[in-house]
Amino acid sequence: MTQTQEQALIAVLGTGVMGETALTGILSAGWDPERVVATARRPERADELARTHGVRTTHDNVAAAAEADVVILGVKPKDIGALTEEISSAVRPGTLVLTVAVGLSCAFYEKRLPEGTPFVRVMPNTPSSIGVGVSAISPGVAATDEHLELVETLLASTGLVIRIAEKDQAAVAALSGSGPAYVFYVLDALSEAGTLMGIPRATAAQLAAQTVLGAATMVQETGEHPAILREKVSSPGGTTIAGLRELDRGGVRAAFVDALTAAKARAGELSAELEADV
Ligand SMILES: NC(=O)C1=CN([C@@H]2O[C@H](COP(=O)(O)OP(=O)(O)OC[C@H]3O[C@@H](n4cnc5c(N)ncnc54)[C@H](OP(=O)(O)O)[C@@H]3O)[C@@H](O)[C@H]2O)C=CC1
Ligand SMILES: O=C(O)[C@@H]1CCC=N1
Repeated sequence: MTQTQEQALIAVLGTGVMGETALTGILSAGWDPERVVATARRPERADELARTHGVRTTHDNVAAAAEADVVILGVKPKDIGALTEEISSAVRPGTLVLTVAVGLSCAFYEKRLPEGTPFVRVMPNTPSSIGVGVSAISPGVAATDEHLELVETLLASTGLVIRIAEKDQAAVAALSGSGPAYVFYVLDALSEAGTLMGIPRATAAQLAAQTVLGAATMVQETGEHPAILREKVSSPGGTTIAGLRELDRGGVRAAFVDALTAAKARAGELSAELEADV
């Protein structure tokens, strides 16, 4: 972290699930809590954030944006337009603005922020809150390599940070942004199947979670394609191949493709609904 970065004042505007995840990551990266301000609409939420993280809190988005060197927009897509317009006149030249919202383009924000404002889109996921997430970042027109490096530094302790082209943001949101929900769905199904077969409920959940963790770790550590690793589990004439046949019969692979396609399409719909006038 450079001296300038250490001194940067960061404002998280709208500190819900993802705003708090960003906040946690920034503090784990070593930021001084006194250099971080979080906004919340409800006083009890502000108190909770102050108590948990030791940061300053306020309900005043404009005041927080005015003093910040980095502004992180953490609200839902439907609230982004109003929030961006609310803070626009308070954003100082050179302030880096980030969003974690799905769907909306850099151009949408750039139109509402002062001309030349460096802007970066970030698509994180919930495992970022425990340091094993992945965030995909894409720069707007005025964001430089230095801005992207600052974002990488800010998010370093939330997990992997990768740079992607903005055109891929919706697909990435469908894969890694929503992905934890699909994996939780699979874990729930595996646990339920184990329970049905008589394994104690807690043990079934533990077996399922450790199996998913182990399989994902194997992909990362061996660098092998999941299809190859899947084959290595599937002995000819054995038990696994009998199970996989049922997944194919149930159309599970196609259902995953459909799920991601639907999630990506929904990002497109949100963009069309909210960006009608850009
Ligand atoms: N959840 C996820 O897995 C992911 C979410 N995202 C994106 O993150 C963004 C936030 O989602 P998420 O964290 O799940 O949603 P949350 O509802 O948890 O967080 C949004 C927060 O913004 C607050 N808020 C709304 N308007 C204002 C305002 N004007 N001033 C101050 N605070 C405000 C809400 O307050 P209140 O509590 O009072 O309603 C709430 O705490 C979305 O744009 C989403 O697309 C991206 C990747 C993954
Ligand atoms: O469901 C959503 O809209 C958000 C975006 C990606 C994950 N959650």
